[in-house]
Order: sequence, then C-alpha cells, then structure tokens
Amino acid sequence: MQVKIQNLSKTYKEKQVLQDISFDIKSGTVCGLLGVNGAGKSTLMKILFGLISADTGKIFFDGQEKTNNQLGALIEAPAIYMNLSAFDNLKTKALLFGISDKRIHETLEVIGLAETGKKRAGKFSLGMKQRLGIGMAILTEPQFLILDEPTNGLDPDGIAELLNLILKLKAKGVTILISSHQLHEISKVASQIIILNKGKIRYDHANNKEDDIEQLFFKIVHGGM
Ligand SMILES: Nc1ncnc2c1ncn2[C@@H]1O[C@H](COP(=O)(O)OP(=O)(O)OP(=O)(O)O)[C@@H](O)[C@H]1O
Repeated sequence: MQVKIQNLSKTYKEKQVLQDISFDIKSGTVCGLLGVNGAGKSTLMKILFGLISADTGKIFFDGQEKTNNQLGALIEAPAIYMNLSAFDNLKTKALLFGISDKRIHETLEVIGLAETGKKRAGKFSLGMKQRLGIGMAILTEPQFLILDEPTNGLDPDGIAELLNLILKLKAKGVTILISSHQLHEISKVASQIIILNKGKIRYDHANNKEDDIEQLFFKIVHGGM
C-alpha cells in the first residue's frame, strides 16, 4: 500500500507539535522515522493510524482518503493479556474479526512464537512481548504497519529478531513505518529515512547504506538544519 501524507499540522493547546508534514512512502517499503524525544513521531503515527485527528492535512492510502481496515499498529506498550498464552492473545482478536485458527498459527510462525505453547505472555521476554504485539497488529493482514519504537528496551538479540521480523513482513509486501532511537539498526532495514525535528521534516531521502546515519542525525538535530 502506498501512503501519501500531505501538509499535516497538529497543535496541542499553544504548542505546535507537527508543522506542515508531507512525505510519501512507496508500497512495500520500510520507512524509518527518526527524531529525538518530543520531536512529534508518536503524534504523527497516532494521526496516521486514526487514533487522533490532525488540525489540517490529508492522508491518502493507495490514493484513497479512507482505508478498509488495512492498517495495523503497535504504538506504545503492546496491548496484550499477560495471563494468556500467545495463541489465546491472538484468539481474543481473531474472535472479534472472524479470523481462523489457521491464520493464528501462521501469525505465530511469522512472529517466531509458534513453540511457546501454553506459556503465559507475562513470562515472555520483552522481545517476545513486542513480537506478540506485532502479531496482534498483523493478524488481520494489514497492508500498512505502523511501529512506534518497537526496539525500545530490547537487548541486541531482541533487536535482531525484531528487525528480522520486519524484513519478513516487508518480503510479504507490507509497507512499514517504524520509529526508533536505534539509528544504526533502523538504517539496516529502512529503504527511506525521515528525520523529524521540532515538528518539521528536516530530511527525507532514500537510505544510502553508505551514509553515516548517526552523524547525519546529530548534524540535523544539533546543527539546527
Ligand atoms: N496529548 C497531549 N497533550 C499535550 N501535549 C502533548 C500530547 N501528546 C504529546 N504532546 C507533546 O507533543 C510533543 C511531541 O510528542 P510526541 O510523543 O509526538 O513525540 P515523540 O517524537 O514521539 O517523542 P518520544 O520519542 O519521547 O516518544 C511533546 O512536546 C509532547 O509533550
């Protein structure tokens, strides 16, 4: 799914959090959204997912202003039941959407939790919980997936497993927007990099793996670009 964002702005009380944001994400690509705390990343993602509305601006999904529930998101902590297994967590959503057990098992395979059996999510590592959160988001096979800092707090193995999952979803044709503070890690999976600073887009380019993304980031954030 191709995503086009046009002139989005958002103000909370007196504070302008997003200022005239426009960018496109090509279908089936991973777009990395970078920015320091408070840059406006979560606000932008919440607007894209429809959790809050923008003051001005438009969003087009494959050229349409509305989607037919083709969006999935993991924003803030994953909404999972700690006393239920991975399967039963997915089942709670499957029941609401009329999704088969076959699809639940497929999803468990994709997120690498097929072998967790009756183990309760409360006993999972942080990385497993994050992957289960992504499982909840992709159960309905969304064409556009929004991931807000999914690597936060994960150890290197957890990050590697999560990035691997992102590449698997990309290979299935899902368009992904991912925000993160792990600049180097994100540049491994993203084909496009966007840097948001003080509510404005300061950088929007194809990810050239040769570029030193950390140096670029600090130049933009601290150099006032
Ligand atoms: N509901 C709200 N009411 C008032 N101000 C808000 C609200 N939500 C966010 N803000 C403010 O908007 C600005 C951007 O916040 P946002 O969470 O979008 O940034 P972020 O880039 O996601 O930061 P982080 O990396 O810390 O999650 C911050 O100054 C924040 O305090």
